[in-house]
Amino acid sequence: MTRHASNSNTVLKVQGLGKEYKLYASPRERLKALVTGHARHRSHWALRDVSFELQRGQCIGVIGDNGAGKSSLLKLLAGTLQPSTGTIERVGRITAILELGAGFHPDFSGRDNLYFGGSLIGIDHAEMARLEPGIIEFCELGEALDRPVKTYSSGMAVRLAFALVTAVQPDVLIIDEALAVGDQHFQKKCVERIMEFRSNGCTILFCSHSPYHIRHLCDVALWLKGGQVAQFGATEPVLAAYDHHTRQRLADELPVHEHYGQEAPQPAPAAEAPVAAIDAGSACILSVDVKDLGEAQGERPPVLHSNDLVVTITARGRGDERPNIGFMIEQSKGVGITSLATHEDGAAPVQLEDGSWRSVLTFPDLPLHSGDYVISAFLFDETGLAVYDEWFQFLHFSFIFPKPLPGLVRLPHHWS
Ligand SMILES: Nc1ncnc2c1ncn2[C@@H]1O[C@H](COP(=O)(O)OP(=O)(O)OP(=O)(O)O)[C@@H](O)[C@H]1O
Repeated sequence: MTRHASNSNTVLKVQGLGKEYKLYASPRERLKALVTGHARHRSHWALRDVSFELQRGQCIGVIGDNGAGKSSLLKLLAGTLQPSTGTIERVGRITAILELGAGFHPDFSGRDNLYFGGSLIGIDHAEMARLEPGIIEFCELGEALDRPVKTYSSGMAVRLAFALVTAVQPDVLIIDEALAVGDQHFQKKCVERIMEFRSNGCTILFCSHSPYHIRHLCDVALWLKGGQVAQFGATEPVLAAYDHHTRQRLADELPVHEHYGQEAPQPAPAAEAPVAAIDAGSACILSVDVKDLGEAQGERPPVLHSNDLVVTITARGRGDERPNIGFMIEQSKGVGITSLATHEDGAAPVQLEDGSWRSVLTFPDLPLHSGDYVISAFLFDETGLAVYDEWFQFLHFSFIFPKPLPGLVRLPHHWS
């Protein structure tokens, strides 16, 4: 049931929302149920008793494990699914960026699809004629706009869809993982448009597997667990609780000896060539050098011959923009130790004479115990919201601490 929210500042009020999916043993069973009216199904509640309220201008991040009910919630709020129980009260225009491009007609041209798709989201012919130049400029499809959409790559369809659904600023914008689509140039444009809506007071609901994006975009977060609200409130405490839950779940999946950094000796993985998801000519990581690694002696994995870990990361940026650089270190088997980024630390890469960017990250007196470690490097845009490039787990190394003690790190401490 959909009503209009009463309080002038409340744009969305969800009460006791539930969604039941009926699961049939076969399509035949489903048909039989439709014809005979007998409920021959198993019932699966994807959401149960979900309640929360959003104020104008708030940005909410929805997090949760796979299958927790995030997409179902977003579809209910967007009105593309009907609730089984509960109410949704909303104010003004709601735009949803879900399954981008799914609603296009494959035989129509991109331009015709703007009018066709626009009519589905409440933009009439006259308004679309006014909006068309802006949409065309944003999606940068050029002549392809007059070709049938079935000839488009998925990236092109996504560009058209995003440009269309965000052509008019809504009161509430619902986004399902949309920041993960498209090439880096377009990703950046999407982030900028979303941020612009946000600063104009648009309420944003944003579903993501990335706590990173949620932390940077959202004032409040909703953690869904098994279809129910596990926590709702200020972003940081909710993310912290979710992080704790995720770590516990991962720890439960790992054999006991790995909890303590004492894994059995493994054949050392060779340092892999970086896999960079980038377009030629665009921003990318150029090199990552670790000082005093014993690669020359043929050690596998190379051993760090220093008490300090000093990493130099060099990257190519985009245009005049000052990018940000990130770094992560984990135990070889993927137990995270720390992750950092220049923008998180109020630092910035330095520009070199040839226009590239460089950061040198130093961990003095590396406080780790002996073990095998793996590092990753990241390149972000100026805001830290778009990821331009990543060299994920690309370099393994061993570190030998002279005093063999159990545990993972040496924490700063004192005795009294
Ligand atoms: N059309 C459907 N019919 C039956 N069950 C469904 C349907 N859509 C989703 N489900 C089930 O409902 C639960 C919630 O699914 P949903 O897609 O909302 O979760 P999610 O949190 O978005 O997951 P993910 O992060 O993997 O996308 C899951 O158990 C899923 O299998």
